[in-house]
Amino acid sequence: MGLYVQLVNHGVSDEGMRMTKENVRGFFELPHHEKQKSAQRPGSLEGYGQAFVTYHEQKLDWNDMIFLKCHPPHARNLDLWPQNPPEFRMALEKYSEHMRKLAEAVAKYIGMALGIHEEELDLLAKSFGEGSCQVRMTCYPACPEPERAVGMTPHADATGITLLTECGNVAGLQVLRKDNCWVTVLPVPGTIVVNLGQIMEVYSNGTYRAPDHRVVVNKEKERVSIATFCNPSPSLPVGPSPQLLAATGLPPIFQTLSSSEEFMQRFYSRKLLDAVPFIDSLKL
Ligand SMILES: O=C(O)CCC(=O)C(=O)O
Ligand SMILES: [Fe+2]
Repeated sequence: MGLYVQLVNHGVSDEGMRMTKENVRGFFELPHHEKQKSAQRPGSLEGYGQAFVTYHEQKLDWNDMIFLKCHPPHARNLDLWPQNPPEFRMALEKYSEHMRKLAEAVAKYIGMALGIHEEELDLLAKSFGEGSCQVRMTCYPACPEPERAVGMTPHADATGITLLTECGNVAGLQVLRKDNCWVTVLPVPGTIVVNLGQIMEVYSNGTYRAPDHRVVVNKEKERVSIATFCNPSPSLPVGPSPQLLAATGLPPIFQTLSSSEEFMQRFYSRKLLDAVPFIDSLKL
């Protein structure tokens, strides 16, 4: 199974968490025409709308979502940031700033677990501190026929590290185990789920897998989640760690791309319905 962890003592205050969750929920409770003010513009995934729509007849996921770039500040498209609820913007700005710092710390611990040290470890952590952060907030309404719908289609995140907050105590996230069974990640109040992304899978030369995950829906309760996608700075090449390769004597199993920007460009320019999972296209 890929790497996911439920994190306690993550440094976000209870009050900060409460504010963020309240405002995100508040946004989804607004009437449709109000949410539409943040609607995705044609050709862009940013804003209020749908994720992962790649072809015309695709079945849509059972969710309502808004996706916003938060860091660096000049990447923000504030015209898509909701002005309602009135404290939404402030809450998201603070929350995403916390997540960026948390990603820096988590990257460092993952590096240490891989045996990376000194300059390379500092570079890895620093590059997450300087990298980009995007937040996807998703509301999965209760579904009258849950067995016929999917909340979010199975995927692995094409990110460095994803940090996920669940806004209530409603299960829905599932991770694919090695034996091909889906296991539910039971929500633990106050924790943040760390989902490893494919950039870190490449960096770890396959030691850690970016887990395939999906979201299932249920009849009774709606579920709201906040996923923060954290990426290293574009100046960091994306490839297996040089120190790790030297220490293990293993050959690299992935190619090295010049930057996380190139990684993203390749990810988004895949052909529709590519048969080969994206990460496999980077294998040597
Ligand atoms: O809602 C969740 O728990 C997961 C969301 C997710 O996987 C994503 O946004 O990439
Ligand atoms: Fe995901």
